[in-house]
Amino acid sequence: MGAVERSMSLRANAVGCRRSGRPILREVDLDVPAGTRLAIVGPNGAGKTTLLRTLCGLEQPAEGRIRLGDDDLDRLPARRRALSIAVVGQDEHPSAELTVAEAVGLGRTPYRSAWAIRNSDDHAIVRSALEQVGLGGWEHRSCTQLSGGERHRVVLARAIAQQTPILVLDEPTNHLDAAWRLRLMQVLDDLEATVIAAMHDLDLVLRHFDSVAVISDGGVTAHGPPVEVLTPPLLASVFDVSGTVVPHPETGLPHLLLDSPTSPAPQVYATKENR
Ligand SMILES: Nc1ncnc2c1ncn2[C@@H]1O[C@H](COP(=O)(O)OP(=O)(O)OP(=O)(O)O)[C@@H](O)[C@H]1O
Repeated sequence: MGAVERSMSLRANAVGCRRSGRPILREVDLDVPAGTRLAIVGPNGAGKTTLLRTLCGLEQPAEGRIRLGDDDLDRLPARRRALSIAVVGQDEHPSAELTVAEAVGLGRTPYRSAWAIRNSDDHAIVRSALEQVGLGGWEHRSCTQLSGGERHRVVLARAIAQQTPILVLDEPTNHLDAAWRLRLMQVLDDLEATVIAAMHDLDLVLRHFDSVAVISDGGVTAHGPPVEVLTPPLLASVFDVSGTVVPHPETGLPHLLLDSPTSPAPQVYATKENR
């Protein structure tokens, strides 16, 4: 394995995930071939973030094995791990005291020796990552002067600048407007890296991911190509919505039409305990 690899496979074998000691997921098997895109979907609280954190080593698996290429994740030294996987959390913000260039430049940290300063390659990579997220020329702005969507694009640019063969993104379209949701998908389409992303927008999953893993009931309940997995019965049983996939009248590409929830929202009654 080396930093020059553009994409890398990730395999999870019988992985169990816990949060604060509590079991969340069991027997998770995933095979993400190098250079492909996997979407992790499921209702709120199903365990998508927990799974992503486990797959990138931020949480220890309770059981099972995770392999990046030919290596066991738990045996990779921290620097090799940072050269292999870039991670963007669900609500991550760049540090307020940094400029945009400094925040994105953090993605270059694993490439530097302890005392080295940033070189001209790093500057060019940071500039290019900022251009990919539409923030070209924003290098000297303070991160305090950004909107929520702009801050999110800075964090995505940091992950792009890290130039890792695997990108793990937790709800990458959060905070983005309609055009930037679509543009971000195009940016991910164009990367050679393997992409694993938790997604709530199932419509984008249909057209921009090679496969989808559905998390519910404490495990992976379906896994495969999005058009084969996101069927009306699955949408009803897992997501509690009635919906169907139709071809776009001009492009023929699949789009998801969501109609209505299949059951009313659960009522929360005031009790002595929650009043
Ligand atoms: N630090 C924690 N300690 C204990 N339990 C946690 C912790 N973080 C999350 N959980 C619980 O673990 C379960 C899975 O949470 P997780 O954040 O992985 O779900 P998710 O599928 O990403 O949800 P969402 O779509 O709402 O972001 C939930 O029941 C949640 O309440």
